[in-house]
Amino acid sequence: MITINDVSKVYGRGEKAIVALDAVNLEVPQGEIFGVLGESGAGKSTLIRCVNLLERPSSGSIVVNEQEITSLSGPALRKARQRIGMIFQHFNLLSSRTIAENVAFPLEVMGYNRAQRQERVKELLALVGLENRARAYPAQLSGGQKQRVGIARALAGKPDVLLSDEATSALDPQTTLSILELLQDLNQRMGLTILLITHEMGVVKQICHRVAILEAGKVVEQGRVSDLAAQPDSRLARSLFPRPQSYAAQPGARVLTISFAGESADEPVLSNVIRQFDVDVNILSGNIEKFGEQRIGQLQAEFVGGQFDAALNYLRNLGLRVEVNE
Ligand SMILES: Nc1ncnc2c1ncn2[C@@H]1O[C@H](COP(=O)(O)OP(=O)(O)OP(=O)(O)O)[C@@H](O)[C@H]1O
Repeated sequence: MITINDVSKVYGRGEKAIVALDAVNLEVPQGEIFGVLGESGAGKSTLIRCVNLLERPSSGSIVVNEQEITSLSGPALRKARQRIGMIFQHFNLLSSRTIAENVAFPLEVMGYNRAQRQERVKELLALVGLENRARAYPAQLSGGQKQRVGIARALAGKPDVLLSDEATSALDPQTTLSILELLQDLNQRMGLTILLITHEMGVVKQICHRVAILEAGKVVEQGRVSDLAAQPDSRLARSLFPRPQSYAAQPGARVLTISFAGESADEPVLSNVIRQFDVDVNILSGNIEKFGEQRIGQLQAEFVGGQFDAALNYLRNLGLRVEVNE
């Protein structure tokens, strides 16, 4: 579990001061994958680097697994960092070392002897599916394989928490998917808590249980991904389900935004409306996304004629969120 309490970070002083983080509060539950989503310059890197104190917050505190990281320094901080793994966008591998030697590096620092290192490296490379590449050098690997080495190295000290700094941003979509699947697998099998930062909604959709949206150093929204997706006006839903730019409704017609979550996404709702209330329905846009086992969708439709109020009641009584666009 990671708790970020009222953390601010200011770079520089006086007129040139830049507020990179502004009173950020986040709680990452044990065993969950938590995404911090934001555009370039929002403060994502600064935030994740504060969690292992690569960057020291200007104020506030950070607790990782019941230990207040922000109160540590020197050997105590180095020891605490061994329980916090980190992976990077550009992998940060040592080019003059083999894959096995890269993964062994943190183990050397932790004082494992040669035999212990060999055994642990073997386990770690098997965990990320690279047992056959131990003697290769980073330059001989694909981007996805390099990130697998990065993950193996990050897990060397058996961390409880993995920090991921845009780990898939340099990878093509197919490789991104395989790395996300590996992270999800590690989360499920080992109960690894993962805090990741990304500018890609796809990453959040694919593996995150929770998300926080960061804008200009402030958290502007956070919650369970499926809950936010089901709230039509959340920032997450608005970017997942873009609405048509503008649409001039026909005279007498009303434009509705209907949000589906869970089972109602499977019901023939619109055909029921058309049949029961004699309404003509023109679909303007629609999309259904899958979050784990749950399907969440949003639809914009124009309702023309018939018993509009009764149709609206019917939809709302089904538990659907319906907004009538003005
Ligand atoms: N070491 C530094 N010194 C001064 N300003 C910095 C430093 N690091 C980051 N900043 C500034 O802090 C703000 C947040 O930067 P940060 O790198 O955390 O954002 P980000 O969301 O990770 O962006 P990106 O995705 O482009 O890396 C930016 O205005 C940036 O210019």
